[in-house]
Amino acid sequence: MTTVIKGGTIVTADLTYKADILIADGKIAEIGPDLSGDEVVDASGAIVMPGGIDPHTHMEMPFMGTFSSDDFDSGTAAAISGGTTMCVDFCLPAPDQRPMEALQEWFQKAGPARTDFSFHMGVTWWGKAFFDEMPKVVEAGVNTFKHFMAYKGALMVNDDEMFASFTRCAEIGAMPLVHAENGDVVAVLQQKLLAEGNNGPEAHAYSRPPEVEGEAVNRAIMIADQAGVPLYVVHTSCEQAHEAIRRARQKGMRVYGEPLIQHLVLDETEYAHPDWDHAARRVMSPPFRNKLHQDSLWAGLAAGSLQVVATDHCAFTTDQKRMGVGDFTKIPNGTGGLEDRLSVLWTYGVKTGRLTMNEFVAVTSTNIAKILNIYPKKGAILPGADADLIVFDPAATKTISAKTQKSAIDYNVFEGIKVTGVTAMTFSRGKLVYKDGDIRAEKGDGRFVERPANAPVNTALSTWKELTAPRKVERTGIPASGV
Ligand SMILES: NC(=O)NCCC(=O)O
Ligand SMILES: [Zn+2]
Ligand SMILES: [Zn+2]
Repeated sequence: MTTVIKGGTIVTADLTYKADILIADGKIAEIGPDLSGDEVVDASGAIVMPGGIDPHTHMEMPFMGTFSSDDFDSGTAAAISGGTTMCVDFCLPAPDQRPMEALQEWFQKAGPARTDFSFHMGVTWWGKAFFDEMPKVVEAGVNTFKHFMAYKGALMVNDDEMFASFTRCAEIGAMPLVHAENGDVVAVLQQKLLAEGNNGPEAHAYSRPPEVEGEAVNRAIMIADQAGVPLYVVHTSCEQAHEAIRRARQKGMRVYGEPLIQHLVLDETEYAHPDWDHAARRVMSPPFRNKLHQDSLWAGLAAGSLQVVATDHCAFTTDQKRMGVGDFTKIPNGTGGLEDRLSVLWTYGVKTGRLTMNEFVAVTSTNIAKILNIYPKKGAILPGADADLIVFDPAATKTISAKTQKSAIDYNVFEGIKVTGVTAMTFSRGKLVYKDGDIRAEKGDGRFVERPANAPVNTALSTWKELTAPRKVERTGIPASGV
């Protein structure tokens, strides 16, 4: 059976044009005028774009004494209703657990996924066994390794471990990711704030100032450069971090930055809210920043010094957040956003002129697919690509509300925001999985997407590093030792 999406305006990362799209066997078969198929989908007046890819989600994440409340069922239902057709989640081995064993666990968790999915492997501990298994992880289709420079005493890794792991990534053609905050300084600031009686959710933000993030990004960039490997900085939230990435890129270093939709739109005043629950629901790391930092992130997306907009979707209920009443360090860190990323970015980005439509597609899909080495299977409207497509109504409006969301939690950090630009239909590998509020994907429809190692950027960087590596100067007539 074939499907044709007719009459829409196709928007990709580099082109805007009117054409029909013929889908056969889950892939784009043809793009052109006046195509016909067994089934016809009317997209007139709408925009047809590549489905969103969220490179940063945490479904059912074991964290801070609990688990994030969206699992792969509710989380991916939220994703497709907002036009996201692929989620990249984090496999997090328990202390001393073999990465391959953890990967099997995460495959089990992802069983009910309704979108395609992939994993980053968390380097949650370090040792020979981890080092030895990294090539197996890559063979299994996972080409990225995440390092937490924060969460001291839990997920945090130290510089020597990071350098060893980054060097291993370079050898096996993988890419390290970093959560960049100076975990040692955060831990001390937390204790100082608590000792001074500062125990509310606002103290979470005081304990993680932008300087703490900027320092860690600079450090990670230096370590990646010495290891000769590209680097991806997750949830880049402030000018200090962006500045480090921008500077590195201008020096030719292969560094990518990922702002979150939450940081682009919500600011630090949320933590001053008189309602404890309101503030605690917005506790995440790094915390929301001020307007100047937001301007920096938007500018980075327009300038190309930041490449990706993600969500870090890690949803905790109000009850879970209340684990931190009286001690902000116990509030589970994380916010939702998966369902709303595209509409909120369209509203605050495209509608305001901060982003073109093509830049919107680049930062929500195409750039991500390229960086993660799955382009043009994903992130493209090209013959042969997976038919992961959205029919997006740029004129439709919606007021975001927890009452109508698919996510399992009881609130939404974007509550009450009126968005313009709404996903009307979502196709996953050619199947209509969402239409006008209705989820049509079955549990388990999602497939694992293998991401091969040795992306072009890895190859280019290792070639350059080899060419410019220190070399012994061969000399004749070396004088005798002076001793
Ligand atoms: N970001 C956050 O606060 N929670 C999710 C885990 C992480 O990415 O650090
Ligand atoms: Zn993080
Ligand atoms: Zn995260």
